[in-house]
Amino acid sequence: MPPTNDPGVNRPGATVPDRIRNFCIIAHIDHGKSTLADRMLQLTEVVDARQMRAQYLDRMDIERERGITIKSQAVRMPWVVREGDLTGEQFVLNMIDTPGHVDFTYEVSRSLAACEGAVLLVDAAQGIEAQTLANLYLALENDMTIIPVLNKIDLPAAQPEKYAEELAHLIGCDPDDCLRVSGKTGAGVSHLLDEIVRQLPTPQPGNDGAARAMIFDSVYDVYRGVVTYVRVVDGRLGARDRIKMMSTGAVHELLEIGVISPEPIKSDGLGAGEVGYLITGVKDVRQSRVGDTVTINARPATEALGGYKDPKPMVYSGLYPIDGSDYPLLRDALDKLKLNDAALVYEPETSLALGFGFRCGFLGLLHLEIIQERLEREFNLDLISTAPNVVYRVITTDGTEVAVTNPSEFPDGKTGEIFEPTVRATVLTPNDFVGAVMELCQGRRGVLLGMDYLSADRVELRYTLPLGEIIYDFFDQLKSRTKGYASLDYEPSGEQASDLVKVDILLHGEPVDAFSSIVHKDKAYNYGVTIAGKLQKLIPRQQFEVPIQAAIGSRIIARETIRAIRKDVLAKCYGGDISRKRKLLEKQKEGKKRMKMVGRVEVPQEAFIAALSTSDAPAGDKSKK
Ligand SMILES: Nc1nc2c(ncn2[C@@H]2O[C@H](COP(=O)(O)OP(=O)(O)OP(=O)(O)O)[C@@H](O)[C@H]2O)c(=O)[nH]1
Repeated sequence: MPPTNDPGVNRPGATVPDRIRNFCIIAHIDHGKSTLADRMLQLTEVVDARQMRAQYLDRMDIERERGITIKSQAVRMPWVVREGDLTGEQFVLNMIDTPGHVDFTYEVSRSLAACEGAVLLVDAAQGIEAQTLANLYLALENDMTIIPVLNKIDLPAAQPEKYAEELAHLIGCDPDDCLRVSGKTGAGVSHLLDEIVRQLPTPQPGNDGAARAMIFDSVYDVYRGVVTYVRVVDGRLGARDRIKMMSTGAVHELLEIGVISPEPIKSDGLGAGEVGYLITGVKDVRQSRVGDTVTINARPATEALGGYKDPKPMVYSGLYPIDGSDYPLLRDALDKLKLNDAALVYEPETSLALGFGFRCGFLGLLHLEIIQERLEREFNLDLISTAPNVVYRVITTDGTEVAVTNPSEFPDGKTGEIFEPTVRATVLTPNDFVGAVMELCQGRRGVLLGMDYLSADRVELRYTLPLGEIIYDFFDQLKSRTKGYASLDYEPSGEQASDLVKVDILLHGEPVDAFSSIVHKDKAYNYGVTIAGKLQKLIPRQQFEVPIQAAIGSRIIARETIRAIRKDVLAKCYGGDISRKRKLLEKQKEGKKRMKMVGRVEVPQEAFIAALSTSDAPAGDKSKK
């Protein structure tokens, strides 16, 4: 134990709990969390100006390129209070950066469980948005102390007074209690750090001293194996302890323990209230499960920590290697990604059209795109993903119950009742677009639950919607109909019985299981016509004529035809420049690599997702959501 007059602020593992403040920053997407986190790293001198780069904590390339935070990160920052009664006192601030996109709410919920308080960040030029509310509710459910903060006050369009009123009204505080900062210029950030020390409760370890730490993140590192991020709640984990995972009872040797500041710093342990990492040499990703409780084998705690919400996949899609021999590589890659991602689930499946692959469960479409991109980029795999779908519960005519995660498993002709998952969606929109939003939601079989004015020009609409209706392009449609002003958040809200049918797509007379889709009966005809039309544009001409048909059971509901002839890429290339011709031919060859033979027909990768998104925009649109 450290001496009581030494708070151990500079000695990770020996810091007394009342010198520790654990917080996270929660906000709507783009309201500036990562930028604010950067300023905090600089002000606390954890990163010096020379090393500083934008969005320091977003380590993955894909995060930087898309400008979004996918994984939470925890950083330890020493802070000496600059103003007020505690001036000159030293503290340790553990900051956990959280992602903001709807798909990643589970990451937020995990991070929250590791903190006592949250900085609720609101863009002073935008005001409260749907995820501001969703995150706030999550934080309140966790009994966290909230510090309301308006960000981007440097912007000419900022209206801090107006939005302070809104924010104060929402959380029931005084508008003057809302702090004002600019993550960009750094204005107000030092005051915010002081207020974090002042307002947030200190960690409260239990009395009996048995060690308990919650795993809130787990990453696979090629060189070090599994790196597990924990928040120690009670007791202490020592560097020489053997630790035990409470859910499985598995015991591991600790190879290393320490804190991140912002690079890993080894320590001789982690005390109550501290946040840090463990390395155990575990290679199997499933042995270090997020949400699990770590204790010491020699003196184990009797009860695991609760309060963790297991992420549940909402959207399923098949992933297939374009080259069938890559199948084992794909399996290994999924095993590795699974460690980073408690929400990713997968099981092997076979498709007549695509061969061996995996049916994977994701939190949402962005999550799917990110996993697919990581598989391709980090593991060098060429993949085809089938159209995403939700899970249906089907009661067949003989009374058995089937969970359909793949439309091709839909028990055609034997269905009794069919249930589809629904969500409770909250849309925040300026007054002018209420009509457009309602039209969109009704078109997607939405049922209006209620409508409230948050202020004179901002409306909150609450709908129950079938999840299957919003997974493709709902968000894009919402944005385009409201000029980008509306925001959306949703949470699962059970299921409903619906009149659903399976629409099959036949290429050259053969059904392509990867294109099958389950849709509402009233929409089946339109759906069939649209898909057939889209595939006709997406699939290049072949050496022979290819009919595309949409069918419900044996009934054909739509037909298009792709005329024969190879596309002549040289048609427009007059004259004799051979190098240009070669380039064009090579480009065509390149394109062919991304094709999949389906029966006798070559189908490009894009067709598998793009055809099934109901908008005209490609579903693989990589734009930020
Ligand atoms: N003018 C101004 N711009 C800011 C400020 N803070 C952030 N921005 C800009 O706002 C945009 C979003 O900032 P981020 O820090 O990436 O937002 P985020 O909330 O972390 O976004 P996600 O990680 O995707 O959830 C970036 O273009 C920033 O440059 C600020 O205080 N003033």
